[in-house]
This record gives sequence, structure tokens and C-alpha cells, in this order.
Amino acid sequence: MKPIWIKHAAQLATIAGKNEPRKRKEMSELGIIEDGSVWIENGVVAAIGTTVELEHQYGDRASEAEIIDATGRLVTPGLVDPHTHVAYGGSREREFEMRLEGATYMEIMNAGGGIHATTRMTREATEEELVEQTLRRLDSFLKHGVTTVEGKSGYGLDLETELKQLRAMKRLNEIHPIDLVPTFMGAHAVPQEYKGNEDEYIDSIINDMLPVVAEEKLAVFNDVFCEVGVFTPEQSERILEAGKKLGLIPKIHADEIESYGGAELAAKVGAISAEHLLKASDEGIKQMAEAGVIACLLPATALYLREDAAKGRKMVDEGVAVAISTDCNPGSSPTTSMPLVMNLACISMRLTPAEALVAATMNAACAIRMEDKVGSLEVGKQGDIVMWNISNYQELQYLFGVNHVDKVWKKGEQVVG
Ligand SMILES: N=CN[C@@H](CCC(=O)O)C(=O)O
Ligand SMILES: [Zn+2]
Repeated sequence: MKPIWIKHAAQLATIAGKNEPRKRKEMSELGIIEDGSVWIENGVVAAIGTTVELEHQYGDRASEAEIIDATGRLVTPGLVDPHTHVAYGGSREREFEMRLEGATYMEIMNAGGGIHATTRMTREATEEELVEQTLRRLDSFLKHGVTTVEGKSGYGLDLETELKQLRAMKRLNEIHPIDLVPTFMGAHAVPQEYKGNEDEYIDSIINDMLPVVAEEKLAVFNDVFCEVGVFTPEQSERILEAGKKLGLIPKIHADEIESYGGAELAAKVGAISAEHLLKASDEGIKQMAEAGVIACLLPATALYLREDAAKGRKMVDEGVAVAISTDCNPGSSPTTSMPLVMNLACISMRLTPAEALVAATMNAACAIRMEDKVGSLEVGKQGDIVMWNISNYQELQYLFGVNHVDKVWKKGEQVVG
């Protein structure tokens, strides 16, 4: 593979610094290099600096490299999406209409739609069909500048289909340029066949599913939908503690629809991140800051469900490391656009343009334990890079609802543009 030399970037936003969740003022530090240059070799960043600096270092090897003129362009690390349900069967556009006609998300789910509808369609799909359908969504992520994606199971709700989803993701990770980081989410809902026997389903997650998932190394994280009418905080804790014993790191869908102690539980079990948090209590936010739980906020979901967004501004100000994500799923957020999510993080949660970019790169990488490889542009990290058709990071958030991606490289290979 030829080295790539990207030169003369108007702004090269490196996000360089420690490979740790960025908090408070650190979330505004973009490590910008003007007239920036980056040399990628063997898939990783070999050097980064001003174009003048790299001319000195690499000028005599220029003829070996593919040279990209980034004059007038913003260049950033590849975006990281730390929360998706990307591997699913079917589609739910009728529910979108039903919500506009007045039905709520939970009413639809309790009537057998929502997660249950996608569970039926995912059970019906073959592994090959799941791979095929998900592949198209991953292509769309790449076109939006996203080079690393977390993906959850949770539309099987039985051993066979949960494994099918996780195996489909494993296969996709092998055949698609995107790094796909898997999460087990057998506790996404109580399947309809267990209605009234919730604890029996939880026993099956703990005794039948988690051991196989851990044994086959099919997931890094274990996620639970802790919500009124889904899993209680006590049930969620049982499931997360069982996963911890098997080496699976806890995550929690917390306080999305109602304030339910999910943020507090995330702090208690030492979750790496808590998701949604639209209704998180002030005490929960404080405990998350103290325990170092990353808030993974999903402003596109709030918008799509016509709910008020999470208190992102308050969380940053109180010392919670904030990451953002599409929540790509067929019900509450069928989008693959991280640029839109960055826009919404500013508009509906009052993050600044710089904070939104850190939330979509380094903090997102930390939320899925990928911070040593991606999330910033530094020597030794993967050559995951986006060149944008704009000249500075403020424009990225200001010119909203538009895909400004020009070119994308994954591990030093051009995959878009
Ligand atoms: N809230 C729970 N789970 C998903 C939605 C899943 C679905 O509706 O299919 C979420 O994170 O938004
Ligand atoms: Zn989710």
C-alpha cells in the first residue's frame, strides 16, 4: 500500500492528547494545526505536523506517496459511533406514522410493536440476510465520515437469534472496512413469550446466553434497557453483574423515557457508559461524574421521538465526559448521520462545536474502549481520516443537516471520495 500524504489542510483537528475521556475544558481542545499535514504508512499515522515540518521529514520520499492536496479543507479523525443497533432485520416506517398520529414509543412496544416487531423480523432473517442488510447501513456510515461503530444484539431475545446477530457483526467486522465493536444486549426487552415470567427470561440471559457469548468472545460489552416496564434497576444490576463476572463490560440504556435511577445504577456497577439519559436526575449526573461514567447522548433519538434532549451542557459543566451517537436503529433513530448528530448536540444540548467534535471522536472511542487505536490523529494510531468540504470545525456544526464529507480513509486506505 502506497503511503498517503495529506498536505496543506486549512485546519487539521488532531484531538491529540491523552487517550482518556475528555472532561470540562478538555472537551474544547482540538489540537488544531493550521496548514496541517499527515503522513500515513502501513495503515497508521507515521507523522503529523505542519506541512513545512513534514516537508523536512518526508520531502525526499514525496514521489513514493499518494499526495492529497487539502488546501481550504478541514481534516479530522474518522468519526466514532459508540451506540448503534445496526444489525437488524426489516423496517418500521409505519410506526413513524403511528407516533405522528399520537401513539407513544412505549405504547407501540407494549402492543407488540417496536423492539418486538424488529425481533420477529430479525428472527426470520438468515445470518446472510442480516449481513447483507447491515452492510448497506455500514456503507452509509462510511459516507458520513464514520469509521468505527459499536453494534448491539438485542433483536433476537433468544439464544439462537442473539448469536446470529453477533455472528453477523463478527463477519461484517471482517469483510467491511469499518471497525464494528460488538455489544450483547439480550436484555433489550422481555420477549413476548416470557410475558409474566420476566425473571425466567433473566435467568435464561444469565445462565444460557451470557456464558456462550463470553466463551465465544462475541461481545465486549453487556447492555441493558433499564426502563419502566422493561427491566427494573434491580433486574438490570443482576444482569450486568453476571456479565461482569464473565469479563463483559457494563453499559446501560438509562432514564430514557422516565427517571428510573439508571444513571445512579451506572455509577454503582461501574458502567463504562450510560446511554440516552433524557430524564437523568441531578443526583444521577453527579454520581456519574464521580464514578467516571461516560454519558453517551443520543440527540437524534430525542428529536425523532419529539422529546426534550438530555442535559448535555449541564453534564459537561459538571465534569461528565460526554460522547454522542446516532443510536442507529429501526424505531427511534433510523439514521447513520453522525454529522447530523453533532449538529443536534450543539442545537438541542448546547454543546459547542468543538465539544461536539470531541464527543464524536475521542470520547466516543473511550466509550467503546477503542481509544488506543482511534479517536484522534497521533503517531501510531490508525489512519482513519476524514477530509471535509469545508475549511474549519465551526462550519461543520454551523452548516447543519448537510453531509460535508469529501474523502475518507480507513487504516490508510481511501474508502470514500
Ligand atoms: N430504547 C431502547 N432501544 C433502542 C431502540 C430500539 C428500537 O426501537 O428498536 C434505543 O436505544 O433507542
Ligand atoms: Zn440504544
